Amino acid sequence: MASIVAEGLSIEFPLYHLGARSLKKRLLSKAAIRVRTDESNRVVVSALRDLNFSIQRGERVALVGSNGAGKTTLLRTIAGIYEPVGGELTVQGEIGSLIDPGAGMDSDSTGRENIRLRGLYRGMDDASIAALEEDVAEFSGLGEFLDVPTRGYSAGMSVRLAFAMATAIAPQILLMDEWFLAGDADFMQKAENRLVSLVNNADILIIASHDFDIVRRWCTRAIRLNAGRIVADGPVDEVLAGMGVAPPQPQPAV
Ligand SMILES: Nc1ncnc2c1ncn2[C@@H]1O[C@H](COP(=O)(O)OP(=O)(O)OP(=O)(O)O)[C@@H](O)[C@H]1O
Repeated sequence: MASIVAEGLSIEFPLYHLGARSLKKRLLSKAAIRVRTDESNRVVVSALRDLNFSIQRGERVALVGSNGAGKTTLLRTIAGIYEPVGGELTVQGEIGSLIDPGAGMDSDSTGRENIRLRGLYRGMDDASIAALEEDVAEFSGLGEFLDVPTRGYSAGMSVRLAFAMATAIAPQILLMDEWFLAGDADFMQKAENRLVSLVNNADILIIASHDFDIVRRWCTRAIRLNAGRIVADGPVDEVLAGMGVAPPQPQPAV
C-alpha cells in the first residue's frame, strides 16, 4: 500500500564557487539561518530542515509556500533525486513524476528512443513498449519530431513529451510541479482531462503550486513550507486561511 513517511528529513546543497572570503562572510551574516558552513568547511544551504510528516493512501496533498520555501526540493527528494543529509524518508509505492521535463531523458536520443528506453527501464515487454510508443506519439502530437534527438526540442515540445510519457502509465504516487501549466492552451485542455483521470487513479497525489484554485480543486490537505521548514499542515482551507488567502466566493446562480 502506498505511503510516504518523513522523520527529521533534512536536505542541504553545497554552494560552490564561493571562493571570495568577503562574499562568503556577507552571505553567512545576512542569511545566517539558512546558510552555514559544514564540518568540511563548505558553505551549504539548508533547503529542507527537520521535516516530519506521514502521507497515506487516498491523500491529495498540496505543497505551498513562497519562492525558495523548499517545495520542489521536497518533490525531488520524494522522487529519489536527492539524498537526505539527515533523518529518514520511507516511500512505498511506484512513483510517477511530473517534476522536471528533461529528467530521465537522454538528450542525444530521439523522442521515440526515449520512450523505448523508459519502457525497458520499467521492465516492459515488446508489445507493451509498442503500445506505450503509440500512446505517447498520439497524445504528444509531436509528429515527425518524435524522430529527432530531444536536445533539439523547444521547451513546449519537451513538456509535451515528458507529460505524455509520465502519464501513459498510472503511478501509485503522482508527484507534480506546476511547470505542466506552461503548455499551450490546446494542449493544456487535453492534458487536464488526462490529469484528472490520473489523479483519480493515483493512491497519493502531491502537487507543488502557487495556484490556489488548483490547490483547492485537487487537494484535501496542504503542507506549508517556509525557509525549508513545515510551518502548517492540515486541511487546505485552514492552511490557506493561515496564509491570508481569502476563501473562494460563492458563484451567483445563472
Ligand atoms: N541544486 C541546488 N543547489 C543549490 N541550492 C539549491 C538547489 N536547489 C534548490 N536550492 C535552494 O534550496 C532552497 C529551496 O528551493 P526550492 O526550489 O525547493 O524552492 P521552491 O519552494 O520550489 O521555490 P519556487 O516557488 O520558487 O519554485 C532555495 O534556497 C534554493 O536556492
